[in-house]
Amino acid sequence: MISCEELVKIYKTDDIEVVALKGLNISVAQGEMMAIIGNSGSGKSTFLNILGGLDRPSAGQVRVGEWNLLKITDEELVQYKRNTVGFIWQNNARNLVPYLTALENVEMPMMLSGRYDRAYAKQLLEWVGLKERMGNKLQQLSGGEQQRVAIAISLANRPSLLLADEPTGSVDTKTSDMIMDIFRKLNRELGVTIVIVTHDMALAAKVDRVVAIRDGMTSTEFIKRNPNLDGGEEEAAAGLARMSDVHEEYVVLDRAGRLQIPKAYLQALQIESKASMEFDGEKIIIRPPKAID
Ligand SMILES: Nc1ncnc2c1ncn2[C@@H]1O[C@H](COP(=O)(O)OP(=O)(O)OP(=O)(O)O)[C@@H](O)[C@H]1O
Repeated sequence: MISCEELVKIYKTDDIEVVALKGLNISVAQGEMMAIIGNSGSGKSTFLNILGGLDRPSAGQVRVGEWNLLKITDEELVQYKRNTVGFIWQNNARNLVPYLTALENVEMPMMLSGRYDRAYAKQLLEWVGLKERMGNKLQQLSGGEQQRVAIAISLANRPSLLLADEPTGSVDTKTSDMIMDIFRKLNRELGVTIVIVTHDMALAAKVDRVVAIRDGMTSTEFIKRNPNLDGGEEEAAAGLARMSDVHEEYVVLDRAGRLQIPKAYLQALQIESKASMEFDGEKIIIRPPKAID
């Protein structure tokens, strides 16, 4: 579904350039539900905004389904945003209208794209657990309920890819669990591919695959050891609370065979600009360079 190779994004302002993505490699399979984690400023939102068609990539390759986002025209981008992707933000105020009802909010994007379907709008609100509240104005709903309306809106045009940037960032744990359950249901039953950007490790532990971005590059990947344990509840019952309990960690190699060594390891070994590397037939050993007399 998503194939991204050596993706570069440079933001240019008057006198400075920020390289937000420095050759990012990520693939996401159709129907997958995965998370992206990373420190503040590592480039997570930049990546999601490029996938959502809100920002243009500077170089590299990024494809979503049939679309090549590096070459897409402005007209095609409008179609892409309307038909292929749905977007959910932490602060959903930007795609909700407070004086309309929940149902009217979901119907609006359908009207704009000429595919009005009241029955589907109602079904979406039922899916997110708001059957009883669909006639309420947005301002009469709690923050968590509004976030669930935002999920229904993001699905109004039947996208095949759902992008969520910190979707549980401003809700309590109970609502956060409910949102994750909704995502899993949408993923299973509608086959929607879901990419979630999050700081929340507990949330990341609930998906099958987590990709960590460090300094604008893919660094580490965590794959679930037992994909049969899926909801948070089963994991909690099995005493698997942390991501390291649930996932196996892998370092990511790019096409040229480069890998990122965590800063902490380099500092511990006092490795700076070079290291010595040895292959013993089974393992690759990286050590500080031998002192030269
Ligand atoms: N519009 C912009 N103009 C200039 N620089 C930007 C712009 N958007 C992001 N950046 C810079 O790009 C880098 C990556 O930012 P990004 O928002 O993608 O990080 P992030 O990992 O999502 O961080 P956070 O978790 O804090 O949201 C940062 O150095 C940021 O300052």
